[in-house]
Amino acid sequence: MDTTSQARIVVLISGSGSNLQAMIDCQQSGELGGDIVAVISNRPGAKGLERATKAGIEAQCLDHKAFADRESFDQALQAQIDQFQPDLVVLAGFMRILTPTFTEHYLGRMINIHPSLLPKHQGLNTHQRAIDAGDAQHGATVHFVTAELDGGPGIVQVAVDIEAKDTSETLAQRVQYQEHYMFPLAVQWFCQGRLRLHKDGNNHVSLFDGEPLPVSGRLIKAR
Ligand SMILES: Nc1nc2c(c(=O)[nH]1)N[C@@H](CN(C=O)c1ccc(C(=O)N[C@@H](CCC(=O)O)C(=O)O)cc1)CN2
Ligand SMILES: NCC(=O)N[C@@H]1O[C@H](COP(=O)([O-])[O-])[C@@H](O)[C@H]1O
Repeated sequence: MDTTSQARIVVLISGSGSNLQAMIDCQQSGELGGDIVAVISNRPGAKGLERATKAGIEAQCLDHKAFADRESFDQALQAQIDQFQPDLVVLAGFMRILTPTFTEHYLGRMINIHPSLLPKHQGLNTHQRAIDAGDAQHGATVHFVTAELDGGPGIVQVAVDIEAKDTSETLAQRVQYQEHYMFPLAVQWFCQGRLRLHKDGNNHVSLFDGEPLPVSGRLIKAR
């Protein structure tokens, strides 16, 4: 990304693409600071592909089921992504575990949104797990992607209170409302060049050229 052009962003999805839509809306309002140049889904028929097409963005599918193993899928996916020469790869509800070769290739320029207050509830089915655990709060985390599933350096978090009558569906709805505010913010920070991964042992991220901080130090206020 040179100083004159906008950051080139490739977004990976697997489903509805509501987070993708939040980023598209932010870009169309001129606030994203980057240009979503392509959307790639591992699942055919993902609604997010329709959202991209409607916004005039290149929308492609690479069906992981068409590959013999994870490595060959990731190899093909990397080649497809690199055709667009991205400055940033965004995982927006992308539901495949990526191999170490792939995550190393994009280290420091690939981010993910995970629906929990990491390091709590890595993996899947996080909303029900938070309810079952009796957590007072739940939320979402944006983090750099590394080989360690949902273990990459945290960038920013947003929290919501878990209410007594909450089901996983009602909780997911409130968390997603906050995701749609927080994820574009994190992308903006990256595009502004104000987000840096310290590729050293401390697994920390520096923001706004400040001191590296663990993600617990960067909880934004829910809207
Ligand atoms: N190496 C990494 N890969 C991925 C990361 C990561 O941090 N490191 N983040 C995930 C996103 N994610 C949670 O935020 C996540 C996605 C998928 C899975 C998972 O178990 N996937 C299964 C298939 C599930 C399905 O198809 O419904 C699988 O890949 O076998 C866990 C966590 C993206 N990848
Ligand atoms: N482990 C990854 C994961 O579960 N990600 C979650 O998938 C949803 C995708 O929704 P969307 O397709 O409407 O953006 C989002 O809520 C995101 O936090």
